[in-house]
Amino acid sequence: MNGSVTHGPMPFPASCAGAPLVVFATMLIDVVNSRFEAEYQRRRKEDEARAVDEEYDFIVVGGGTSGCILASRLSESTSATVLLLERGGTEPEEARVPALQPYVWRSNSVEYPKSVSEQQNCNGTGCTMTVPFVLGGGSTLNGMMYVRGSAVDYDSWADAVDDSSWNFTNVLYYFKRAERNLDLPIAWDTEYHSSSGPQRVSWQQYRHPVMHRLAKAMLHEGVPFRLDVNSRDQLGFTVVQTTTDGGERYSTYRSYLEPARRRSNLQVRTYATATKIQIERGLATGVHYRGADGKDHFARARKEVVLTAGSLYTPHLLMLSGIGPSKHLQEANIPIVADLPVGETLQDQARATGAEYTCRPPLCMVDWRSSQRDLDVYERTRRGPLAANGVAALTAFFHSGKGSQVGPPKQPDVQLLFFGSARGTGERCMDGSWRLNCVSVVAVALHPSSRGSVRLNTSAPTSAPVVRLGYYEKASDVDVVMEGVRRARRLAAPLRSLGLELMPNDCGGFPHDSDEYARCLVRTTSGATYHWVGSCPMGPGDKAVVDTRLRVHGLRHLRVADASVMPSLPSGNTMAAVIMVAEYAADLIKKEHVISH
Ligand SMILES: Cc1cc2nc3c(=O)[nH]c(=O)nc-3n(C[C@H](O)[C@H](O)[C@H](O)COP(=O)(O)OP(=O)(O)OC[C@H]3O[C@@H](n4cnc5c(N)ncnc54)[C@H](O)[C@@H]3O)c2cc1C
Repeated sequence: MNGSVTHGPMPFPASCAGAPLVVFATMLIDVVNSRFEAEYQRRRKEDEARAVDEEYDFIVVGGGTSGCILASRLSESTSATVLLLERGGTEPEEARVPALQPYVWRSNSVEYPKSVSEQQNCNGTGCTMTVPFVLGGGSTLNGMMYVRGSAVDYDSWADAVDDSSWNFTNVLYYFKRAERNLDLPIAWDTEYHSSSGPQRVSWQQYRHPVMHRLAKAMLHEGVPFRLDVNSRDQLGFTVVQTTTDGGERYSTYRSYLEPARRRSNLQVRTYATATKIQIERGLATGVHYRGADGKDHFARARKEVVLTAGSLYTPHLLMLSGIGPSKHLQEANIPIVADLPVGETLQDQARATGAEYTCRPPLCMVDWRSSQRDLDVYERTRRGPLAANGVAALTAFFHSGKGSQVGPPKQPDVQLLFFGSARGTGERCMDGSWRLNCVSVVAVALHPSSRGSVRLNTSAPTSAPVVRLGYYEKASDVDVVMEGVRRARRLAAPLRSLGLELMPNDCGGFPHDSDEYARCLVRTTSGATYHWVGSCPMGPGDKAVVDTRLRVHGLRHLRVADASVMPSLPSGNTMAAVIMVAEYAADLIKKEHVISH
């Protein structure tokens, strides 16, 4: 590598060397990284050749889930010029194969910083965070689960920010505007769904046979089946729709930005890292960024700068630009432009692995010959195990009634996620393999009360932000996840009769039906969920960073339009809500600047 990336790929454990799947994955990662390298070298030459500062109507910073939508929507009218700055490269083709997600994660499309170590989570060592570094952002790398959350979530947003335009009835318009729902049994319900938006949403065609056993076990335990968790009711288990079509992933890059890239009024600049927003007399006038040539460049914004660098990097960039808590900025020697609570209320959903179940042949085959056959089937037909991400489309939502944030009975507060892996002789070489013989059931607290933070490293502010995730700081969040852990373990008896065995885990030596045991599992198996939101929340008060039209308080021509503006977490995975926020933000900006739709 010739300095193109700020981080190296994630290696496999040395003990896995030589395993055929690991050899295959290593080659795949090399292919992805060499394509990034070629793009970087092209970009470097372009940057070196560009001497003058540029000027656009809009500059969108961060080409992730939200940024791709904003850049595409704002450039729909030829009367507006748009520059999109993204620090990573273009979405690799391999990311479009659903089952290759865990391998693409190990390429240079992701960085893996550690959060601040906290005694109560991630075994006190700091959590490893998977942070997107590629056009498409999370939507290019994530589990593709399309979950909107419940109506109550958005009605509570509207109450909290005192603006009814964010209630469910109103935001449903934007959920629908984005959606191209491809499954008739769901799409027919046009009150909740649409088939004409850019974002493809569908069921994965391949379902691992283990999913049927897990579903049977949940029915046995009285958990109702819910066909569509994105309409009236969310409680129960489901096979969730994903951002896929025809066996391939559709990120927001592919759905929105790629078709727009040929527009002459849109510039997409990869390997361009924004370093500071230029503010002149309270007005955002442009963005300083480091190009692929390693030099500083400046682009002027005639109308607006829109930040979509995600919940960790949007607050980082604001603080580098002098917008943040004044005391903290002083510590970092950064001149204060606006004293705002940037980065103070980071939220993520605490999780813990409640149970792991093993599955034997012939139901679960993890041999390399079968895997090769799958590759061949996928190559020819876009079907088979590679067209799905294991068993992850199966999920369940519960209302535990525990914890301090007890919402109305219709609002879930616990989600169960199911992840497959292939285990060899006790070694976890192939987590996330498309062939699996182990299923982990992960319990997630959807509405935790604990909060984290994003801060500058005061001795080296331009280096990576200091992230404290805060999971389990409030004891009530432990109670909620413990309830999820119990539900994950209740599946043991019905699953045994269906051929799946609970893996032994003598956590702390406590009796397995005791609270101490569930608490021990929570303590020892927690990890990051990557659903971080709320680091620049919207609202009218002094706890908010942006107003309900997403404009940074006290400044002009500066907006935030990504996961960081959410006042609270939705009841589920966060991508669908980010897509909705981006669609709404595009409308707000177009209306304010009188740009045609
Ligand atoms: C591993 C993983 C799995 C997930 N699984 C799911 C799932 O199955 N379903 C679901 O609903 N949600 C899931 N999520 C969450 C979802 O992907 C995120 O909520 C969503 O992507 C956030 O969108 P965003 O636009 O706010 O930020 P991102 O998508 O993270 O985009 C931020 C972008 O900004 C760029 N950037 C950052 N700093 C700068 C800078 N200074 N200059 C230029 N560019 C910059 C980054 O490279 C990135 O491309 C997952 C997330 C992860 C990480």
